[in-house]
Amino acid sequence: MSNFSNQIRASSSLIKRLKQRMTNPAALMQATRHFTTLEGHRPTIVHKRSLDILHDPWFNKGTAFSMTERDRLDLRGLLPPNVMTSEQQIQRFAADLKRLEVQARDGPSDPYALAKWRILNRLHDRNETMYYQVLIANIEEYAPIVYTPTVGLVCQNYSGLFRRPRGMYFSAEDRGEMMSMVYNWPAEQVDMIVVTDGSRILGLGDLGVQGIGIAIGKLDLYVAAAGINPQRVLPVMIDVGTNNEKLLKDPLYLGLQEHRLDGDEYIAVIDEFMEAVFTRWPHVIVQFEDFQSKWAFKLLQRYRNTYRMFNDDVQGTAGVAIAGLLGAVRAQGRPMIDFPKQKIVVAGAGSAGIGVLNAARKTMARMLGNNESAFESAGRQFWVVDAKGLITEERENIDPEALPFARKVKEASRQGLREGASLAEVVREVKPDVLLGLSAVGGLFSKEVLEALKGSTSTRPAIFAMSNPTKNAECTPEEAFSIVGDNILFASGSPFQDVDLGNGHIGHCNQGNNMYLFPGIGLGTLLSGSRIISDGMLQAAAECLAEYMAEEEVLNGIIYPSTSRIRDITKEVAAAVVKEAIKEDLAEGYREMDARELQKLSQEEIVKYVKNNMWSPDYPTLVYKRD
Ligand SMILES: NC(=O)C1=CN([C@@H]2O[C@H](COP(=O)(O)OP(=O)(O)OC[C@H]3O[C@@H](n4cnc5c(N)ncnc54)[C@H](O)[C@@H]3O)[C@@H](O)[C@H]2O)C=CC1
Ligand SMILES: CC(=O)C(=O)O
Ligand SMILES: [Mg+2]
Repeated sequence: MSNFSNQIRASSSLIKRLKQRMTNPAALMQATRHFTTLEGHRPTIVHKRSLDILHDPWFNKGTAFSMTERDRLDLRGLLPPNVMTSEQQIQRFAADLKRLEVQARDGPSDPYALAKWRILNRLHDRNETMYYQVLIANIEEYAPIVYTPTVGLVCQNYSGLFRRPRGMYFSAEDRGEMMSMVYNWPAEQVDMIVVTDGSRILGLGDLGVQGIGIAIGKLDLYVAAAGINPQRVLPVMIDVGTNNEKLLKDPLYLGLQEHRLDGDEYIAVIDEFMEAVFTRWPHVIVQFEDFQSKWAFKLLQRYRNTYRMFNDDVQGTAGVAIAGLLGAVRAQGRPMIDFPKQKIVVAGAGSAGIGVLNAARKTMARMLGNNESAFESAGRQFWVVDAKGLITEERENIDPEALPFARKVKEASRQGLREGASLAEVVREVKPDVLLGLSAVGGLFSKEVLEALKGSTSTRPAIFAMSNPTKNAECTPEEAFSIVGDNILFASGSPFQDVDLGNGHIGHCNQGNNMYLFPGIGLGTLLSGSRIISDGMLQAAAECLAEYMAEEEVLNGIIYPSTSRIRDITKEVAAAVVKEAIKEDLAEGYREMDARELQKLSQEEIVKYVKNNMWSPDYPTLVYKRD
């Protein structure tokens, strides 16, 4: 550990020295121009192509490679699409350096989060093994840096932070080229792709090409938590433009500066990407991440029966929420089978909210007998509030995904509610057991809403403020415990500190985040060799997480494991996914473990099989061999 601390200290002093040299960006620009005039006419012969050039500090020009050079050197797709001048590159660096000095803050809890991210990122660029050693050994401290909340800040400032490219970029301009571009990626085997189109990054909206940061952050967790080999992960950004007006006007923006493609044109790009990656890597698993709701559901339906893919925001979040909701029932001292009696108010009807609602309704229906009337009656346990208030059947132009959860007008009026009723009114009238937020609106659970929740009929009301990053959380744990009372259950999407309740007791703050499921879903699918990711496999993952917590922990208000246990929970989740795939006869095997061998494994052997296939960051012995 002390070795790592020393290396990190050395990295910070290097940054200080660099900052001193960079205090005069104008002089640096001058120096660059001088170099160009003297050397500009003579070509430099290189004996490398593709990533080898980008990773060589002598030859690398980063975003300044022209399109012809990108084609000539097999770089197409390995860089964000906008070509920059060297002056623009220096401007980005200088602007970013200034920002680091005055603005590297993501809330009072950690004023240096962005600075820590930079240091970790440089380590990642220099030495993958050591990076993952540091990350795994300090996952509680660094998950909030490489993942939510800091990854949100990183995406917002990506233009300034961009140094070495990581992952692949497929842009609208690459239509017709993707099938060959995919061969520009150097790895022969890719197990896991996380892809985004940057249209809804956490709760921060459309960040265009800058959204690649989220794919990188999620894959960091795939390596750290699930032990996927880092040489076999691929973060992908599909740049179909952006509707973020600020980015469209920003001369330093790295993505395509045009409005987003829509309709069939959009689908054609995603289709082409899917075909290309599955042609080169037929066994890859593709995780869709942070696509706006409009496309999240459609693409999931389009691909889920053909490709090994899932949508983390719709399906991963649903599983984590189900585990938490079942934990909330147990925390009331009741058996899980009482879940269908819970009254649940959900704020937010986007990809995440609707994903949770569908899964929670199905889980209730299963507990009630798994027939049509069970499904109908389960639907009455939910009240859904979006930006326009309570959703009833009276809602004009209702989103088809939300329609099954629209309250009947008569029923609503019997409860003193109407179409568009405010969240506070709904909470006051319904007196719910659970208030769950996936709205992306920071502070939505206002004092008025939390005061209303004091009327809950539950012995232990549960508050899930699941929106990310931190500033988008619907409320803080301090607000929840101080207004609603010490006896509540609290979970948030981004990490918060536990609350000192001042009477010798601690108000526990759980992190309710899909990070507890997606790594296990991916790993389990990989090791089972299942061709698709079935509902049953997702359900098995959720149930495994729900059952992971001991009775005593749950009664103490701890319904999700601490991040320090993420590697262990991921192993268990992956084993549950493998087991379900075998049960459903979907498992086709992985490497030397064929389908028949898999079927013979006991529960214990499945866990061992998963564990043995998790990569750990240890330096291998290297041997040189001539080509
Ligand atoms: N904790 C976790 O694991 C996860 C958290 N999330 C978070 O959930 C949030 C939402 O994600 P999506 O559903 O994909 O976004 P979205 O943009 O598709 O949906 C947002 C929903 O919130 C509603 N909304 C907006 N203002 C509201 C208000 N004042 N009151 C009530 N509802 C309001 C909108 O009408 C919409 O239905 C994001 O912050 C995201 O970071 C998403 C996935 C996983
Ligand atoms: C956690 C996550 O996937 C999100 O906030 O979008
Ligand atoms: Mg997400």
